[in-house]
Amino acid sequence: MDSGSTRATDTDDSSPIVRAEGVTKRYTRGTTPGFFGRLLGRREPPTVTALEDVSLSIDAGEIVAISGPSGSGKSTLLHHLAGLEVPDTGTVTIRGQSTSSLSRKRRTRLRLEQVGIVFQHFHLVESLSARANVALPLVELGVPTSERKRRATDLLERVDLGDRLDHRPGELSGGEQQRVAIARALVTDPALVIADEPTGELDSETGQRVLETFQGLTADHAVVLASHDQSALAIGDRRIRLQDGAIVEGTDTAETHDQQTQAKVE
Ligand SMILES: Nc1ncnc2c1ncn2[C@@H]1O[C@H](COP(=O)(O)OP(=O)(O)OP(=O)(O)O)[C@@H](O)[C@H]1O
Repeated sequence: MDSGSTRATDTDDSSPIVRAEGVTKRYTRGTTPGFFGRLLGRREPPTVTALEDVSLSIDAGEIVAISGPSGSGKSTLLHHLAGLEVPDTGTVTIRGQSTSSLSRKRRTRLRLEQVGIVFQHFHLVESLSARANVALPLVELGVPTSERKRRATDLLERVDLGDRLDHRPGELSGGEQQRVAIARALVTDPALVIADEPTGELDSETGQRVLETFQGLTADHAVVLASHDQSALAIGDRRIRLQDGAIVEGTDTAETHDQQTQAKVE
């Protein structure tokens, strides 16, 4: 057995898939002056607060859509929920495991096992076929070749690309490339799917088709997507709006969401 595995089979299934509590993240713009720089009176570079005390809890089967103006912190929040970055203060727990408490190696493992990510710019490997691209996360998890091929083929068939298995990304349209990226995000059967502006590179008709594919495939997963595109945001069960790194609209916890839904029903 792999003692480094973070597979959370022993976690409570009723707990949220991902939870952010009081997450704050600041970035420094530019370089911090060294000793001589300070002697010469060079100033400390300005800091940007990308996230400010953000709390959010997402359950299995929920699609949460995040909107907000450019620079409001959407990508930063997604990176934290995916375990790509860790907060300065506050915590992010993925299936009960705090990302800040793990070594980089175990955090990578947690991400590989529990999170699938779809980026705006597809991020496919140009030299690999569609099937090899989809199978990549399974290589990193040590899944045997025949199983990798089977799962990648199955996923590509589910996104209607069963006849494009051996095509390289450059031989596929933008919509097809994004469907390959969606298949790759789902090949490990992750608990959480993160999508950052998934239709940003696509025309509206292609984007709509990609969204339908995405929605059909992610029904059993917790999904967080960020977008400027209203049709992408419309697939959310719950909407959250960020402004200057803080949640200004929408529910910040699943419980509040439940209470609001309850209130609407009453
Ligand atoms: N690595 C970084 N170093 C310095 N500043 C950063 C870094 N990443 C993000 N920021 C800053 O943090 C703030 C939030 O950025 P973020 O990319 O999360 O916004 P966004 O809402 O996703 O924007 P967009 O809609 O344009 O993609 C911005 O002011 C940005 O310049």
